[in-house]
Amino acid sequence: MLQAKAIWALGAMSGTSLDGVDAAMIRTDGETIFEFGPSDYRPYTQDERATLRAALGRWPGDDLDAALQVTQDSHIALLSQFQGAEIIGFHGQTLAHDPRGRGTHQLGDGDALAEALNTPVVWDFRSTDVDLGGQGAPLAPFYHFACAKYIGATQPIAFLNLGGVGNLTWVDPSKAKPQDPGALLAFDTGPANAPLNDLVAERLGLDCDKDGALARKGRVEEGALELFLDEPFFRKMPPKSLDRDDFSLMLDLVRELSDADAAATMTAMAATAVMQGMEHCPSLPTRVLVTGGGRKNPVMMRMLSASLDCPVEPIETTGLDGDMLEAQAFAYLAVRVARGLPTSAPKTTGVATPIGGGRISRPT
Ligand SMILES: Nc1ncnc2c1ncn2[C@@H]1O[C@H](COP(=O)(O)OP(=O)(O)OP(=O)(O)O)[C@@H](O)[C@H]1O
Ligand SMILES: CC(=O)N[C@H]1[C@@H]2OC[C@@H](O2)[C@@H](O)[C@@H]1O[C@H](C)C(=O)O
Repeated sequence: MLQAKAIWALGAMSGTSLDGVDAAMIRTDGETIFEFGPSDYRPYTQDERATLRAALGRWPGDDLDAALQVTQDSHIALLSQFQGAEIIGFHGQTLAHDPRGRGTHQLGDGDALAEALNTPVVWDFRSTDVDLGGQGAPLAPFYHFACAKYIGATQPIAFLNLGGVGNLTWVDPSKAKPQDPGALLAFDTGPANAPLNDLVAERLGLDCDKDGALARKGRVEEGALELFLDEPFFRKMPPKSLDRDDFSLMLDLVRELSDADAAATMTAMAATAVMQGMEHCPSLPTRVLVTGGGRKNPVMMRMLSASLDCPVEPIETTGLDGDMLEAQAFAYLAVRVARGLPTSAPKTTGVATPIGGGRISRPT
């Protein structure tokens, strides 16, 4: 086990929206954030994205050679640009997530990455939690707790990640540790950008509804929104987590609508899912700090502000970096794993007691 000293850790995250790989360094002892280091992003090429997309829904044992090659090559290309990391947190590419069924599958080979980068690599962060009865997601909440302390919050606040899928973490920063009862409540809120990306890709050949340009011209179809909110997922108490394509029904609900109305309705679905989720929080947070690509969509942010009873802000208002928070989270979690500290708890993933997941691969 590592001494409880602060070290430089490098984290890498390739999220469900399949846009590329984020990497960021932080100096931490796995409890306190001491310093932020450099960060970088490597978008997937069109071919890489197509290869990964074709692998979605697949499990270990399937033929995944091409997708694994993309994952390894893209991470090595990006991570080899960084210097001075004592440990790497490697999330891998989520291909499938079915925690109460077949498990959870993050594609990637930590042994090979440790050899290629000559640095210890922590990976496979989610499997142990699932094996012990948890959802295996979300895992960023323990890092959100450290962020709340870092920005000096004293009252409950919420972190909302709007990636391919949305996830919300309610934090009480007056608690000492993230695993303390009452410190955290976290869960996936619903779909965020993934179905909207799929809509504009299918209809217009675009990567995303940039700046909400399409949704801004459309009208929300209330009937479709109501049908969407009938989904049992929204009534389910946390913990709960989602796979990227669990809500592919959304595309059917907007099939008859114009491009602009469909985009507006899907954007409203993502925002309303968050509003539903807020009802599970132990108290109204004093502010909601938004991370992930969705915070760059002004229509989504406006709809969120209109539906929540507290201020909604991009996380940059606190000085944190909303593009890199997840990469930082896996750097932070890597140090926790190395120190034998827990990375999830009953109120984050539903696991029975706080536990640490992750495997460590060391270069030979
Ligand atoms: N300017 C923008 N306007 C609208 N949407 C945007 C903009 N910039 C990014 N996005 C959306 O954000 C997505 C990327 O978000 P992010 O990188 O947070 O997702 P991710 O990390 O892949 O997902 P997850 O958190 O679910 O794993 C893009 O695919 C796009 O849909
Ligand atoms: C299985 C999986 O990869 N889930 C992701 C996904 O993307 C957002 C949401 O769904 C969240 O549950 C999780 O990622 C973040 C980083 C987390 O674990 O906190």
